[in-house]
Amino acid sequence: MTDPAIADQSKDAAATAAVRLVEPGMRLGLGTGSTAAIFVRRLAQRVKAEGFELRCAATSKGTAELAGSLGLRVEELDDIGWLDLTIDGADELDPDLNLIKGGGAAHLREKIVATASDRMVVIADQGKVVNRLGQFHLPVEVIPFGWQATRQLILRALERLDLSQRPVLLRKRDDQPLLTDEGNLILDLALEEIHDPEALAAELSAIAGVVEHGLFLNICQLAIIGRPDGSVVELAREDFE
Ligand SMILES: O=C[C@H](O)[C@H](O)[C@H](O)COP(=O)(O)O
Repeated sequence: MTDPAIADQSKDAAATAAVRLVEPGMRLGLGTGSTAAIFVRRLAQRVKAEGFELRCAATSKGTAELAGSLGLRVEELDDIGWLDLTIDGADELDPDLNLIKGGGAAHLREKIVATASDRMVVIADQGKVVNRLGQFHLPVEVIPFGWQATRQLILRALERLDLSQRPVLLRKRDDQPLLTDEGNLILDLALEEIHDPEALAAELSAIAGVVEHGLFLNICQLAIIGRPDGSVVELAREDFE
């Protein structure tokens, strides 16, 4: 079916392949972003055509609204309890299936949903695959209270890792600070190359004002990479069933 909202062939190929992983009755996590939105549209088409039941938890208000408007049953994660599968996009992924996420400022809820799932599958176009994470900026969600002190602590943590970039407060087009769905701020780190993602993740997580960073390490089990010709390539971890 032609849908004007699904214009990107690579993303659509990945999203369409991921829809085939969904089984009737599943408890499903829905990601955020343009690729996840295509997945939601393709999923809704399949559910409408086949008429089966699903229980969905969304990773953002935007995704919840889209899924609900397309007739999918969206519930609070706590009402569902645990999820069988989460399908989400990514900003970058490396050969070990470690990710940078949060380009749409949704990584906090995305990480909560992904880690409350038996399996997490990433869908992405091939431009997202990198040898080493870091070319895409790394978002760090911080509490508004004392955020400038938190920024200082992040800067010191980066210096300990020989990363000297200054965290930048993410702003909207009107120059006001962007607030996440949880009412927090985002500090963006333009790092270029992250040589030790585990060390960086540990440093960031140890700072009191940091709510969550966009490094998703050892969370994703399968990546479905879409190509412009409509084909897909799968990268799987050994523990993917
Ligand atoms: O916060 C946003 C999410 O992490 C997205 O999944 C990520 O930014 C990828 O989005 P897109 O599919 O639009 O590139």
